Amino acid sequence: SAVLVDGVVLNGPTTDAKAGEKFVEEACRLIMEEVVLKATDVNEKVCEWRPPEQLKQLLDLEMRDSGEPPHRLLELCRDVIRYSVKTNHPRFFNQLYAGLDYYSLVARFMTEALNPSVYTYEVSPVFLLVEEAVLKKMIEFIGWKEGDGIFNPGGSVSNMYAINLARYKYHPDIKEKGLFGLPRLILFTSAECHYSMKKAASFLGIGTENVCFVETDGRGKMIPEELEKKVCQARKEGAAPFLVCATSGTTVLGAFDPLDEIADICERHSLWLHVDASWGGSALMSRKHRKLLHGIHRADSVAWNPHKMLMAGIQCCALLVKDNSDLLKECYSAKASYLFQQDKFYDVSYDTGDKSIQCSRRPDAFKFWMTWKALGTLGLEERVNRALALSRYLVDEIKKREGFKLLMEPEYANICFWYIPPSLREMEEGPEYWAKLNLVAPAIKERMMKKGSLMLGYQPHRGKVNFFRQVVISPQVSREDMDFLLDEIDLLEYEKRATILR
Ligand SMILES: O=C(O)c1cc(=O)cc(C(=O)O)o1
Repeated sequence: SAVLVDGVVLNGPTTDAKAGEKFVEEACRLIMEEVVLKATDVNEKVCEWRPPEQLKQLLDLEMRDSGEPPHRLLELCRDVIRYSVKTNHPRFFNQLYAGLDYYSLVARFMTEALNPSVYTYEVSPVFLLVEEAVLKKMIEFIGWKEGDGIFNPGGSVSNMYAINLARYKYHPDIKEKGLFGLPRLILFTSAECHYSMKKAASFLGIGTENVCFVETDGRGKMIPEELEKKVCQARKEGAAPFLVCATSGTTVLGAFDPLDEIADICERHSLWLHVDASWGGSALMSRKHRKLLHGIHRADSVAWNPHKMLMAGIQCCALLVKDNSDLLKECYSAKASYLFQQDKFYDVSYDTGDKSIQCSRRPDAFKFWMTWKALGTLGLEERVNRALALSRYLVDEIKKREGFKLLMEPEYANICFWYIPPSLREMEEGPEYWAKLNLVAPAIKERMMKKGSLMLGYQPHRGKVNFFRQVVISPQVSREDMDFLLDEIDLLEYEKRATILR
């Protein structure tokens, strides 16, 4: 007989598992056919551009009182795929991540299906051990004998963790007493640093005015002598320097700060050295290129995002902390009795979730672990070497081509260049020239998006007008794609001129 409480029938499950299982099976087939099997086909479009107002009409976004039948849901899934940017595509060069890693994708399917939350061993035994193993291996590549770390949702969050840890180390009372009585803390970073330095300063109550941006040289590298000057000046003004954030692989130029010289200054002034290697950390996997991060073993903390050059799925970001003084746990643990019971039947030191600022947390390390298991260290090294070799090839091709002008000789996978259309090539490089050149990249970007043939980032940067930033990552990218990139930009310009003349 039916059991009712408050008019609700409680007998049996509420959902028909059979229908749900069938929907999952059909949706997975759709993902396989429309995403995975098309991912590396350069004849597919990188994007099916629609302006927001039009896309709102095309997508049936409204949530209604009654649910949709499975066949309708599958149509919605098809539309979602159709109008989503194909970041796996070999000609998706828009960001510091790209491409499809099949092994990481399987890991992501698995964690979505298993849906663990990585706070305690009892809920996530496998994924906690995987995270511990991956962190240990990454620490080995940084060159520390021991250390700690945690995966978190973004390189920006890693930087915030590091800054807060440094402040806690400087003044442990802050955990209980808050910001009262603290001197004016100052942190130092380069003028090319990631914008999360500002975010961290505002989020942590340090204040963006207390972020001191140190000048960089012509290749975007922090100038140590300038850092020394700024630290001494801050002390003279009665402020309290506590951290330097060096960058290994800056976002736009791909520049690597001189870590050894910066570490000397940090030692001399007892400052915490954090290295934001979110983008450049992956070069540590390559014996040929790891010298870009020479001196990184002297850092107190490192941010390193395998979701960038190493293609673990977004997000896969590690914060690594030198030595094993349990600083992370001391700084962040809040010992929730309903998660971190101390009388469990197993060794609770495996309940590592309490060193996170999060409660529920995704098993992000697993995406990287699966790729590492599949490729091995040597395979990952080869992936980095190939990306940098392709970058080298593109730089050489740009130097041969009329109308393409490098901003600087890159040291990593960021190739920054202007495209100078025929109409500007004879013009003298005065204010009018730069004003006109500033309009070129946005116009070409619009055309490539509408054509769906390519996605390439552009930006103005520290007084330089809009220029393209090519980023080479994916092993599915070929030399032909590099040639295509240059040919397509020329063609898009030509097509624009042709439409205007028509
Ligand atoms: O994780 C990324 O892919 C990423 C992070 C950034 O801050 C900036 C960029 C970027 O400029 O492409 O990418």
